[in-house]
Amino acid sequence: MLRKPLVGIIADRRQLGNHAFHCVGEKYITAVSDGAGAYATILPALMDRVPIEDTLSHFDGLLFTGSPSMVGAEHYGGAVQPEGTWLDPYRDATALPLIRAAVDAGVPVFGICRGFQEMNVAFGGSLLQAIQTDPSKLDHREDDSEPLDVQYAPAHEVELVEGGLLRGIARTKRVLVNSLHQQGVDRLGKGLRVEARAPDGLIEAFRVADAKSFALAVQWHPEWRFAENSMSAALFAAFGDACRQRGNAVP
Ligand SMILES: N[C@@H](CCC(=O)NCCCC(=O)O)C(=O)O
Repeated sequence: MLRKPLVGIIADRRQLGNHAFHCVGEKYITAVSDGAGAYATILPALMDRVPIEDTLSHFDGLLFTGSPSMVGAEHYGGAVQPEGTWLDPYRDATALPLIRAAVDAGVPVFGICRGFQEMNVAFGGSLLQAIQTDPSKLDHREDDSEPLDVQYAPAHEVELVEGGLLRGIARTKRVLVNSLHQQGVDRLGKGLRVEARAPDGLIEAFRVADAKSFALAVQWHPEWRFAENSMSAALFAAFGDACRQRGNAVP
């Protein structure tokens, strides 16, 4: 009987009233639990208060989620971010070193939206900070005055790269994806391979070329109602299989 894998989902650190909380969106938890068939746990953004080796020894996979906060520009040599930008230095300080160490150790890593951006930065890449200001690009943001069903509805196609992991999963050249972000990949990190691009050329997915296990990131949100989308369901199933394999590996 295979042991159910344990997956850590990176938390945001948020000040709610007088206290700080470490938060994960429920849609990520259910996608890991039901889509990947894993035990979903919150991985608090405790920075180096928890040695990375401890985290890697306890978890069979790691999910780096979306978040309304921006990756701090100091991590990729970006321009100073405008006053009032929603930042989360605790998450940055936890996620960025952990992503690289996890991939190097062969722990499955799945990045979504902010997690995709973190993964790019962790591998030495950089970010566009406000895609909507580039006239050559689509506006990739959601309209947060709309109901969630509209915000997370398909927004544009992505072209899946021939021979890539996603192309193999989707078995088609293009898929429709949702889009809820203003930041994106500018310079792709070292050792990353493009898996998908938006019609405006923006990189929308990549994998780590020489990863020992699952190491994939997407700019869109496959966790949203994943069971209603064959590509999303396949992504979480593949992530879960990789985590199960790690969790049941014979030492
Ligand atoms: N803040 C970054 C990343 C955007 C992002 O992750 N949005 C989703 C937030 C809510 C959710 O978890 O679904 C950017 O704006 O590019």
